[in-house]
Amino acid sequence: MGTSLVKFSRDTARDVKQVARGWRWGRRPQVPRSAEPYVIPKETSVFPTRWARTPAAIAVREVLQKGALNSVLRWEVNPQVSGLDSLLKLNGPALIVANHSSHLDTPLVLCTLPDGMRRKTAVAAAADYFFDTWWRATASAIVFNTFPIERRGGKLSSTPGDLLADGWNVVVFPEGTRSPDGWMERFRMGAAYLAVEHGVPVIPVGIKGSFAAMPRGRGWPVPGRPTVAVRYGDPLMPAEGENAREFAPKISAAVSALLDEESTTWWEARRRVASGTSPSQSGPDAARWRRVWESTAPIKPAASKRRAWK
Ligand SMILES: CCCCCCCCCCCCCCCC(=O)OC[C@@H](O)COP(=O)(O)O
Repeated sequence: MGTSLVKFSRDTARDVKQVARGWRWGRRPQVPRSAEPYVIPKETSVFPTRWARTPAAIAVREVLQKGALNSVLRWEVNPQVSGLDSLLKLNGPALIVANHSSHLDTPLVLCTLPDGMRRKTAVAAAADYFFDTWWRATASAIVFNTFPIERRGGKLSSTPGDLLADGWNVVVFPEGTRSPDGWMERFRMGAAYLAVEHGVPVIPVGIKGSFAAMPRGRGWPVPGRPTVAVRYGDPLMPAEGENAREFAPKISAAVSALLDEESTTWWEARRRVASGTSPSQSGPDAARWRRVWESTAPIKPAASKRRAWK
């Protein structure tokens, strides 16, 4: 009994001493004098691209796109474009929505659009990737008429809406990133949201072969002038009262159908759409090498001489 009381008081004394040692008696500030105040970082520095749509910039871009980009692209790859007649059904600005697996995709879309439409087309580009340095931002804005968008969620900027209202077509890659293996990935909601919000049609585009021609990690197309297919589809318009969540799957289905059409025929792809048996364009559930192997099957270039009559 006596010993436990002694032990108790000894323990208590030690505890009190320990607390006293840690006690801030003088109440001096705990922050070192060298510390600097914490400033909350600014949201994102928005790079202005309005200048890229002034008449002077448009004139420079025309020279760059027609004189350089188009020639270099067609020298390095063989773009095979189909479905351009679908664009005749437009009578105002549209969202041009394509699958994305290569840096070639933007030049391919721009260089296959009819000139009049190309001149009036802007491209939504990842802010973190294309707008990370001033020179990359300036170059992509002047050549491709890009404007920055945040791809990791967040608030959708007002730029695409303003551009559509100003009569610009806007290219969007709803996957948000280049496909790692050439197969189509999940589409995000942004494009559907813009179409619904601004009542503009979506032109679906299926691009096949750009992964094989210049996958992620390559800075220049592979040698051999590979054929790359760009297939435009009929405009899709959100139905009366339809919301983005309902409209979004129709956009990805349309791009999938175009890719299916590219690997089969128009007739077969149409029949599969009608019967709801369009194959998924997300590729086989297999090892990476097999997925890449299947997605990079060479595209047969169309016969150079098309004959209507045998
Ligand atoms: C033969 C010609 C070769 C020309 C190379 C052209 C360089 C392409 C510049 C395209 C500028 C616009 C691209 C907008 C689309 C976009 O922003 O997609 C994101 C990805 O891309 C990059 O992110 P990630 O795939 O995640 O690395």
